[in-house]
Order: sequence, then C-alpha cells, then structure tokens
Amino acid sequence: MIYIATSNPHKVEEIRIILEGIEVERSPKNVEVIEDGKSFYENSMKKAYYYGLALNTPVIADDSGLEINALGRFPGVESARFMEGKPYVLKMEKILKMLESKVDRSAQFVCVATYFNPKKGVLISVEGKVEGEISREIKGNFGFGYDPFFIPHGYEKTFGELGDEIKRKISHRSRAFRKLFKILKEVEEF
Ligand SMILES: O=c1nc[nH]c2c1ncn2[C@H]1C[C@H](O)[C@@H](COP(=O)(O)OP(=O)(O)OP(=O)(O)O)O1
Ligand SMILES: [Mg+2]
Repeated sequence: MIYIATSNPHKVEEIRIILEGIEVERSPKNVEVIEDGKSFYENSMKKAYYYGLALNTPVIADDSGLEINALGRFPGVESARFMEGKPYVLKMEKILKMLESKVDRSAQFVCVATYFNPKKGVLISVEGKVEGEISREIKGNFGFGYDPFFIPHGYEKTFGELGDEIKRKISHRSRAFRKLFKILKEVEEF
C-alpha cells in the first residue's frame, strides 16, 4: 500500500483506477504545504517531501493543472487558487469569457507525480500531459475540476462527458503515474 500525499479525494480515486492492483490510500494526515512553486515539479516535490517526512513512509504526490495556451498557459500552477473556493462552474464560465476573443482554444492538462521514500532518500518526479482544447460549453458531470470543458485530442466530448473509461487511458494523471510505476518497479520493491 502507498499513501497519496493529497487533500483531494478525486485524485486518489483516479489513481486507484489507474494503478489497478496496487493499493493506494489518501494520506491519513493533511499536511499544510505552501504550493508557492513556479512549476508543477516544484509543488509536487514539496508535497511529496513534507508528507513523506510527516508520515515517515514512502508517499506519492501529484501536482497538476490546466494550461490554456492563448492565455499564456493560465491558470497553470494557479489552477486551484484561481477564484479559490468558488464552484468550478464559475471558474470555467469566467475562463470561457476570457477566451471569447481568442481563436486558439488549445490547452493541456499537466500532472507531475513525485515519489519520495524518506527512509532511503529516493525522490523521483515524472510528468504526464494530455493535449486538447477548451470547449465552447461546459458539459458533463464525470471527473472533477475543469473536466467539463476540456476536450482531449481525438475526441469530440469533454472529459466531463467521457468519464473514467477514457480518462484512465489518456489523462495527464494516468500518463504520469504509469511512467512513475514503470520506474518504481525497477528501483523500489513494487
Ligand atoms: O484531472 C483533472 N481534471 C480536471 N481538473 C484537474 C485535473 N487535475 C488537476 N485539475 C485541476 C483542479 C485544480 O484546480 C488543480 C489541481 O490543483 P492541485 O494543487 O494539484 O490539487 P489540489 O489542491 O486539489 O489537491 P492537493 O494539492 O492536495 O493534491 O488542477
Ligand atoms: Mg493543491
């Protein structure tokens, strides 16, 4: 079993589906980590490091977000803090307004997964991305966060409409976690 260094239960659910067969649990402790990094890597490593120290056992953290190219890759590492506390539908409506005058609707979800073993000092970070575009309407109830207005390349529907079956195969999180576990199978007893 491995703890996921997150306060977000949606992530744990998705990681459980991605890593079928490997037992994952949300950290039993919520560790206060200031996510002031300029990159997903920095924040992911910070979360893994502080959760790993607090639990004194190997953990995996995920820092992720949405980058919209016509908006200078906004919201990026600010994805969670943008309109903090407001429902995601309001965040998405605001972003749709920001995109009204733009032709380029391309975007990508990015996830950096970091494994930290405090006992051996092993820290491994990998990145996964999924390219797509921002839809003109907010559609679907599957997933979480910005899923209802992200259409992955190769599909006509949003992640909010496509659901777990597709997302678990192509999402930024599935790409990052599959990459990480390929490495962990070699370097750690997984
Ligand atoms: O698959 C996804 N589908 C839709 N939206 C997503 C996804 N993956 C990340 N996101 C968005 C949600 C949040 O605005 C930000 C994550 O922020 P991020 O700090 O990594 O996670 P969090 O604060 O919810 O929990 P924690 O930091 O404890 O892991 O990117
Ligand atoms: Mg966070």
